[in-house]
Amino acid sequence: MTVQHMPPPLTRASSSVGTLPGYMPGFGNDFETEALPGALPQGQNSPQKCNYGLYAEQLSGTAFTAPRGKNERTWCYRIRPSVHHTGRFAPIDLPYWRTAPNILPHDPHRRNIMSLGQYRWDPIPMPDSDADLTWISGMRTMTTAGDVNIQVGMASHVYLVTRSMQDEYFFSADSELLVVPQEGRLRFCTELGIIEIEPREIAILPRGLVYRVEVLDGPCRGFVCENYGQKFDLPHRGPIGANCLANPRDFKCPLAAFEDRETRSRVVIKWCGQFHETWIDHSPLDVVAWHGNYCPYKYDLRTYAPVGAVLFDHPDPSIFTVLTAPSGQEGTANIDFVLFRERWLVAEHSFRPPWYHKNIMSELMGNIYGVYDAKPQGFAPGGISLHNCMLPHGPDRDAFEGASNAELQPQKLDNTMSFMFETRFPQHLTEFAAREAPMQQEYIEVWDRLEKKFDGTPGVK
Ligand SMILES: O=C(O)Cc1cc(O)ccc1O
Ligand SMILES: [Fe+2]
Repeated sequence: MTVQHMPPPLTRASSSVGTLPGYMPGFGNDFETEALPGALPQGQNSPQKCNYGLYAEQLSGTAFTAPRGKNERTWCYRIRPSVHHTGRFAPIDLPYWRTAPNILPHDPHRRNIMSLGQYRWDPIPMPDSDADLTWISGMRTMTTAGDVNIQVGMASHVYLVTRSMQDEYFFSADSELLVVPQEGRLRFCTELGIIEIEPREIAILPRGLVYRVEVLDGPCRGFVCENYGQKFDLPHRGPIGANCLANPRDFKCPLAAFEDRETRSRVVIKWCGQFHETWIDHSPLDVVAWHGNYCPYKYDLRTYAPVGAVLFDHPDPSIFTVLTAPSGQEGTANIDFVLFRERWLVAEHSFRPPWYHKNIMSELMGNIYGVYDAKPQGFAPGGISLHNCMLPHGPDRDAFEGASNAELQPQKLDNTMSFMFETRFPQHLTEFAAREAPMQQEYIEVWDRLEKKFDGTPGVK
């Protein structure tokens, strides 16, 4: 067998909008794209014989009977049907990629190790460039919530990737993946086309989609939110109206691209938290044309138009929601993906940073770059914090004193991009998060120096 180090480029659809890889704009549109002319049937989904000898296959992302507007499926016209892209599955072990339920035993005798608390981690160190870490072996789960078996909840991960997958492919039957790069550039060669992302962009990879991940510029580090539940959607804007926040046209889905490559290849599947491998003799990225609304996409976080306080007070952070994955209970997300980016602060006679609070939802935050206003120190780019269900948190002492005494001029909050994965389910630490990742043991001391100012006498202190 010859080992191919650099797979030949995928054959791509011609792009009318710019240079390759090409994308189509829109969120949840009914897209259509073909990498060879005439590969896409017109007027029907399942012709008796497809052009080019292709097989027609449907990929269903929602139940067949999901209501119109929520129903998602894509028709693929491919060299071989997917049944040829898996063989017999054999279980494999990926101890760092955990799945809910994954609840560490409660051990009251080992205080300081797993005691309940507000947590923060320094950035997980970047891997050496000679470390052998792929998208699969480099995934490090920090938290899990809910239960994959009932398609409820989520997991948060940090990925460390140094090496492209070669003749190796992956798909998750468990989840949709939201990818938030923090260092390095990645290319996702998927069944439905190619997506390249770098820090300040995100990608969404739907459940069931087969792909290979290549390093464009490494080593790479970033965050992943694994969504076991209903797909991410755009939030309703309510009284905000028809514009701002994330606008649909800024989402980009790839043009069709395929490989006709006969090499021995490994396909890894994640299924109910188990990993299995299977071996095939060709590339599974063989979709020549497709149409539908179930597809991967990317989004540039710099196109997010934040809306906020223009006179006084601090709205709830839900005002910064980019994407929301509903849970079935109205207004109560399985996951909200929330973005804290550059913006103007103009509120009068107001405390401008996040207020102190306790929240029924569980908040995992990551810093992409810069400084987060509630935590001027200690929450570094690449760092993570976790404020779980009903655990109190808020600005550290310096942020509180600074913001309480600041002269309230219009102020540009610059050089800042952090995000939150907020879920209605409590997030449980993995062994890795509790024992291997660089947890800041002193984190809760950031609130120690907050003074009691109350002395029973009226007036502003
Ligand atoms: O905890 C955090 O820093 C996130 C957050 C930000 C904000 O502006 C209001 C509430 C909130 O939870
Ligand atoms: Fe919070």
